[in-house]
Amino acid sequence: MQDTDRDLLPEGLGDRLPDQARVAQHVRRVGHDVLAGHGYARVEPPLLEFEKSLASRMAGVQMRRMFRFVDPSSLRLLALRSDITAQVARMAATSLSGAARPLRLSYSGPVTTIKGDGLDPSRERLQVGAELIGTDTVAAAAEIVELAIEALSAAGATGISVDFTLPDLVDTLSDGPLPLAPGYRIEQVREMLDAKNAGGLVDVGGEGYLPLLYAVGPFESAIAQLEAFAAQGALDSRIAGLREIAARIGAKARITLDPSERHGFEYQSWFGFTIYAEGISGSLGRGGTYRILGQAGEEPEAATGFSLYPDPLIEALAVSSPEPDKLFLPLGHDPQLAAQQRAVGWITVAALSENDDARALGCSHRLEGGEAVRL
Ligand SMILES: N[C@@H](Cc1c[nH]c[nH+]1)C(=O)O
Repeated sequence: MQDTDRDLLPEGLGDRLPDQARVAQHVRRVGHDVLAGHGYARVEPPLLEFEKSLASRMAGVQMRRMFRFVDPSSLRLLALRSDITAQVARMAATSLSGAARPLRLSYSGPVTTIKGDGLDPSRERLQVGAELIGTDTVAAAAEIVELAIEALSAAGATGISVDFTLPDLVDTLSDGPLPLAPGYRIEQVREMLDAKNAGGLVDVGGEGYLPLLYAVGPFESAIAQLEAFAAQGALDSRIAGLREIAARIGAKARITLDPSERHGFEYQSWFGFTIYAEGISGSLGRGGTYRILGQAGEEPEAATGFSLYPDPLIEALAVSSPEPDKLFLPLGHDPQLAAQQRAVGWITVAALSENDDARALGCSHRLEGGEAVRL
């Protein structure tokens, strides 16, 4: 019987071929250059760790999205990381608990989930991000949003837009000025807000929340709507915070507001954002403020951060960016001359036999008498 499955990859997993791998490496490198330039020190957590440590640092992390299995060696449950932020939080709370705050850390690497997200079937994605630990102020949030924009534009994204949200908005309102009548559940109100279902919202007792459905769209008009709705003051500091962050971003990105958007915000607190670029369908990243839980009895630590998921950008750039020039080194070339060419930036491809064809091997130039001559 023929084994037709032998070389298939599981659904949602794929190879990066040379063009994609080259662009992915570039995106990762320029991303890290930007983050390092702003004082974010790179850390490299492992691909997998004990399930418990990935799940226990932030309220809301969903274990059921992660690949999990028993470690044959410790017989304990391990999980493949689905979000490096949780690992950075663990480091901040343990090995780096004594480091000065605010602590600026950056990271990148693959993350996996059992199921793709919405329309995107991928189960492995590159994550590149930064966490600012010890603070979740407006100043911290503004630094993080600006950094996400800068890293993404350095990577080659254009026409960047940022959608702000207030992840804990419904909790704040239901605990304060907009309590639900007995018999109604806040979870249902959230679901109707997610579905942007006005009729449903009224049916589940969330009539008071209706204005949130309309405080959506370009930042200035949407925030004015939110302001009008929140006249009783419960949202004053949040609204002022959003305005300040928007002012810091200025013309660097188009800003929109969707105050009750929750998709993908598992653990973010008062502030969240999603980032997009022109010509790329779906979002390229997300971030916001959150709390890192410590040992029992310890106060949680405030933090702010972002994660980019640049795969769709990598795909687009791989199609449009030309291969770099390459210098063919014919048989019998002087290795010293070749080394000099590499030292000034050339990529060289050395012939191994008379049959090697410079053009077919993607070379643009050929080394002749110490000179790079265009083919
Ligand atoms: N890790 C989060 C984004 C984030 C980073 N820091 C805070 N929030 C995500 O991927 O959705």
